[in-house]
Amino acid sequence: MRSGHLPRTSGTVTVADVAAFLGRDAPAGNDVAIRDVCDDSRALRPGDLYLALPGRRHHGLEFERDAIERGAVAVVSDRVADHLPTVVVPHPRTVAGPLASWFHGHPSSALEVYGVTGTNGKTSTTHFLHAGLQGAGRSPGLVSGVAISSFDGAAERPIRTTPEATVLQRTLATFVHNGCDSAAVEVSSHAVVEHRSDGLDFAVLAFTNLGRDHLDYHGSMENYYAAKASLFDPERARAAVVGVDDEWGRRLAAECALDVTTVSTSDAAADVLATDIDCTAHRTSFRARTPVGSVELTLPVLGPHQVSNALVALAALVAGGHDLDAAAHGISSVHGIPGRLEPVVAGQPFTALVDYMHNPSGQRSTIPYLRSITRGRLVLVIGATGGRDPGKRAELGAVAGRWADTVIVTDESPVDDVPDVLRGDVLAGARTTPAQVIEIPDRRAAIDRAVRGLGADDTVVVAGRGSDRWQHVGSRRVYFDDAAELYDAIVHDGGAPEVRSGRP
Ligand SMILES: CC(=O)N[C@H]1[C@@H](OP(=O)(O)OP(=O)(O)OC[C@H]2O[C@@H](n3ccc(=O)[nH]c3=O)[C@H](O)[C@@H]2O)O[C@H](CO)[C@@H](O)[C@@H]1O[C@H](C)C(=O)N[C@@H](C)C(=O)N[C@H](CCC(=O)O)C(=O)O
Ligand SMILES: Nc1ncnc2c1ncn2[C@@H]1O[C@H](COP(=O)(O)OP(=O)(O)OP(=O)(O)O)[C@@H](O)[C@H]1O
Repeated sequence: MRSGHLPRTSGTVTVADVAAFLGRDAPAGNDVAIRDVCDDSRALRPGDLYLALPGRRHHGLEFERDAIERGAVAVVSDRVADHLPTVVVPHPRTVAGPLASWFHGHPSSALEVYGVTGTNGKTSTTHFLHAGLQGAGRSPGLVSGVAISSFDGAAERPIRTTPEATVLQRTLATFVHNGCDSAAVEVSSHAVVEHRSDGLDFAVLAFTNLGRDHLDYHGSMENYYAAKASLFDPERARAAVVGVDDEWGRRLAAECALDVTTVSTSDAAADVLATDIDCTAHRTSFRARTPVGSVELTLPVLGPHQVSNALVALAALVAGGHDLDAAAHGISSVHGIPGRLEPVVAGQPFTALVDYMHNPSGQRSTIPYLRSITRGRLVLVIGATGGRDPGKRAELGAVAGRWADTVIVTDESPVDDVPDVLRGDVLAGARTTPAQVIEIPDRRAAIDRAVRGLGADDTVVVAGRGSDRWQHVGSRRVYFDDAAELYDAIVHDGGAPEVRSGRP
């Protein structure tokens, strides 16, 4: 449902207004005013409307008592609550986005919203877009998997890649309130299927690429593609930018009903093309040829995949009508992106990086580059997160072992899976390669081992978690920051502690 055309009538919203908006009967007690819309009893505040959603493990109505104790005044759900006045709708999740958008005055219509989806590169591209919008003189907000922030820099760490619809709409409303005029928003495929992105009006939607991931959730690549492709609808966006360096992007560009700008690092027929690509151990540069001219970019981030991501961001900004040179200048001024080939500097002679590669296509774009900048030994610390597509685990090991000298297989976040099984699957793949393969379950011990004895020409990469600060072990959450741990391991191994990277 496109949200911009359903005006809210008054400043105060009552239960009756909500029922009218949803086209449903108003319950008794319908003149109560609503403070906000919230879909989690644990986050409710007095005066809130509780959107009680059916889930995989629970139905939100199981938490009605909690909701009442926290001050909820009414419920929207698919059946009548025991105590609170209820507006009944057949599919509450599908109304979450439009309802929250309407409640908050359609914030995405007041902002120029750039959405980014794809298997890999969403976070990076979203950060490039944010920087590019600033370069173009705009005041953007940012909703990415690593940070949610207004243009003033105040940031919070998100719980997931794309927040629930009610949180997302509230966040955009806060952006409007704080003076933002635009936003860069990361959109996961889960968010699309779970209707978190419903009710958003996108100025431009960007697709980076598609590769094997999340098949535990989507079931097949075809379903995974369909989830992403369903976003690219004239009801949701005004224009599209599509990376066409894989078959899925080429298909989307052909099938999409929006105005499409195609983007490539190799196909001269694409609308926007990167040439003169140069990826060193310290920076990344390329020339972008676009329909409105050419421009050179030098980025303070590492790896050829960032060329694709920056190019998609640049193409989206051009599609949005921004000046090419200003957008390129902004993108080139991006601060490092946390956990994306992020250098850790502790005075050591070798290169040490933390990266979020967690699927084979991400590895294939990243590890050959790491090999190319490493004259000596390439040591990779890898693992597999639990609760995710088991079919990719052996391939993770095999791709790592194909390029690295040493692969250390350790635990990431096992969640509810058995750590030995997760490691066993990754090890099975790694052991099909000529690399030295070492199993060290404890992640801290694995990182300590990885840095031991490295010299000036060597590179160590701690992969798989990026800037995530928490390991999930069963229902326990354990604080573990890969960059800080890598820093400490280097120092303990003899690096010079007086030179410290920004983050740890
Ligand atoms: C698949 C999916 O989107 N699941 C989300 C969904 O879970 P669910 O429907 O099973 O919820 P449930 O636990 O059964 O609870 C039902 C309802 O009761 C509510 N509840 C529950 C407990 C309580 O005490 N009070 C309460 O109100 C919940 O808020 C929920 O609305 O609703 C929950 C509450 O909002 C989410 O936490 C949960 O995301 C889980 C944590 C998740 O792991 N999602 C992953 C798959 C995900 O979305 N990942 C993508 C990124 C992927 C990537 O790019 O790598 C993302 O966008 O983050
Ligand atoms: N354009 C790309 N092509 C292939 N791999 C990429 C690309 N961009 C990033 N990667 C790899 O994917 C990892 C994650 O990058 P990024 O966080 O930007 O993507 P993402 O789509 O947001 O990931 P996720 O949705 O899983 O959070 C990087 O650390 C890198 O290894």
